[in-house]
Amino acid sequence: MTSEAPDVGLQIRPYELELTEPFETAQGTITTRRGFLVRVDADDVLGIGEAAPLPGWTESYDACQEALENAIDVIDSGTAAALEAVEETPAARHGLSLAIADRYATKAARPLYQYLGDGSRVARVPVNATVGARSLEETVLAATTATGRGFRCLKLKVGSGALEDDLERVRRVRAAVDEDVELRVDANGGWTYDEAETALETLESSGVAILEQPLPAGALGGHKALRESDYDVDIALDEGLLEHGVDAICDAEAADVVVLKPMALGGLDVARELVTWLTELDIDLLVTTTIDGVVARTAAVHLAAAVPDVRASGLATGDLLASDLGRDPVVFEKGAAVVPQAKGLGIDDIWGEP
Ligand SMILES: O=C(O)CCC(=O)C1=CC=C[C@@H](O)[C@@H]1C(=O)O
Ligand SMILES: [Mg+2]
Repeated sequence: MTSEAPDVGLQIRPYELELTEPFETAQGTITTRRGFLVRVDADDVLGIGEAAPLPGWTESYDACQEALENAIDVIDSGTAAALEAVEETPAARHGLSLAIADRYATKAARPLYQYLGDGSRVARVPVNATVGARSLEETVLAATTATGRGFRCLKLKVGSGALEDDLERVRRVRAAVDEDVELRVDANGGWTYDEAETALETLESSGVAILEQPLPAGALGGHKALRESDYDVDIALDEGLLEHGVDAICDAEAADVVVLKPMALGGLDVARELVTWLTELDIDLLVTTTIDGVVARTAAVHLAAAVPDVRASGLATGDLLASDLGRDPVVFEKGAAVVPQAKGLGIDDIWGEP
């Protein structure tokens, strides 16, 4: 007996979401997120994905749209052909592969993270609160508001203003929150080697656990040298992973921690492969978003739930948006995201009536 592949429907719907206020980083300011919801259906089972291009991190909005439209043109030949059409465009590939995976996990009546991981149950993943590059007073207020809401890990954006101002922000936040609150900073490549080395002294004395992407993405040797300096602060690579890939980072011994943004890497499946590899190499991992709508954020929560011993992850970015694509199935409690246990992503009613 031969089994025929079911007919698959593929649709996209554009969206635009404003941030509550501009999110300033050393790589630019984000005010709006534009992207596409992606819907696949076959045999009466739906899957939802989100393609959220962010210039500088992924293809442009127009390139993402074109790739998704190409995928629609070939969907009658099957999902493999559609995935091939988005191969070169990571945000589009993330959206389409997520919709396919959500449908598959929904059909199997399993939460998406179990389908990505070893199948065991994971209740929560630790998260960080994210504080943009703001004034001293606003930074301290955002930090204490976050800890008041239960966050036990804070990530501050640095690198867009004067170094001394950033270091003062770090010192003041350290003084304002409990000793056991983990602090991190993310410079988005905004520091020179000398600035980063100078910063490490204050960061260490303020108990900062992770310095993310201090130097430009290309500077693998510089990151290695920072790791070898005598400071007890982990060096994480984010943009560096996207530019060089895992092999080069490992060969250069450039990172203690690697940041996975599934929407910039081309999808949960691509990120999941990196997890296996990096875990074998004993490199720590955390998962973040590019400040996306609820579909991509929830997908990142499922990915984090499939990462063994994942470090606190940048998944609590929904509050940075003024509105969302639908109801958020993820609750944050005591510094952790409660992982949805419903089938698939655990997101219902987002597309509305067909
Ligand atoms: O990791 C987090 O805490 C949240 C996401 C985040 O910081 C980012 C989202 C989008 C663009 C980037 O500047 C930034 C990052 O570099 O990690
Ligand atoms: Mg980063």
